[in-house]
Amino acid sequence: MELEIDKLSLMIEGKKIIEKIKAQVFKGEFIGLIGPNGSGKSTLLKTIYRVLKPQAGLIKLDQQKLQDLSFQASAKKMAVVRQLNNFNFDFTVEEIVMMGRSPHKGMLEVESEQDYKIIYNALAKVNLVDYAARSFATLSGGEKQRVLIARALAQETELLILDEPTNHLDIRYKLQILDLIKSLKKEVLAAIHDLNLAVSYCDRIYVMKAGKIFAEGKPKTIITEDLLREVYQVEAKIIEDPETKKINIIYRSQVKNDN
Ligand SMILES: Nc1ncnc2c1ncn2[C@@H]1O[C@H](COP(=O)(O)OP(=O)(O)OP(=O)(O)O)[C@@H](O)[C@H]1O
Repeated sequence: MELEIDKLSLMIEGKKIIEKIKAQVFKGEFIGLIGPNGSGKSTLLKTIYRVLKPQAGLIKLDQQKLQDLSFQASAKKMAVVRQLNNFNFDFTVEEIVMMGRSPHKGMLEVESEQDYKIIYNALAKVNLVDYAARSFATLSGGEKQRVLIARALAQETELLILDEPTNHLDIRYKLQILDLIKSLKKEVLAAIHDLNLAVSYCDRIYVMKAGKIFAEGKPKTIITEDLLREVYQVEAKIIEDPETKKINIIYRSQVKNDN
């Protein structure tokens, strides 16, 4: 699956929120979208997963224009894990994950044995099989997030669109979920706030600033002390992990502290 975004622009109430965005996800790539609060990451992702309609530009999935696909057809190609907001419906975990199967089924088609196999496989991947009968509303933020990841996996799409997929997870699950997603070898476009996680998992990164793509490239070449200063207004030192050869960002506090 390839995702291509070209000259994508969206205005809300006369304000340019994203402007002339050009980006691609090529076969097998894990792509990160980073940028400060309000830079337009979620808006770009919402436009891709069809919650918002762009005023200009194109989105293509495997050369097909997104607007020419039915919602069911595009849901077979891309699954979405959004930020957790007010998603507190009174469904069980099993029911929520089963929703991932709906693009593959007709209106009145009942769940098959195969559907159950797929959803329990997805729940196993996020360590939540024992939670299947629990009410979603009673789960912790991190557990909810893992359920929504399982739902996206159950959708069995090639492309995953993730908006802050790990922000509610503790460090063990952050690593476990990103390792899992990476191991699936699917195409991934993920907005990630934690820059150290972004540099360690992404093949390429797009940096957004004020609604535009400010920079693009491999983590090692693109994430520099100058870029962090310019885009985030923070001082940081970038070092290389001697074992993995990956870069690591050490932030410099503005406040003196001897601890
Ligand atoms: N419906 C809306 N009406 C007005 N402004 C909006 C609307 N949706 C988004 N915006 C504005 O568009 C800008 C981009 O928002 P967006 O949520 O895409 O940023 P983001 O990069 O995902 O931010 P964050 O890192 O804080 O999640 C923000 O200034 C936001 O206030």
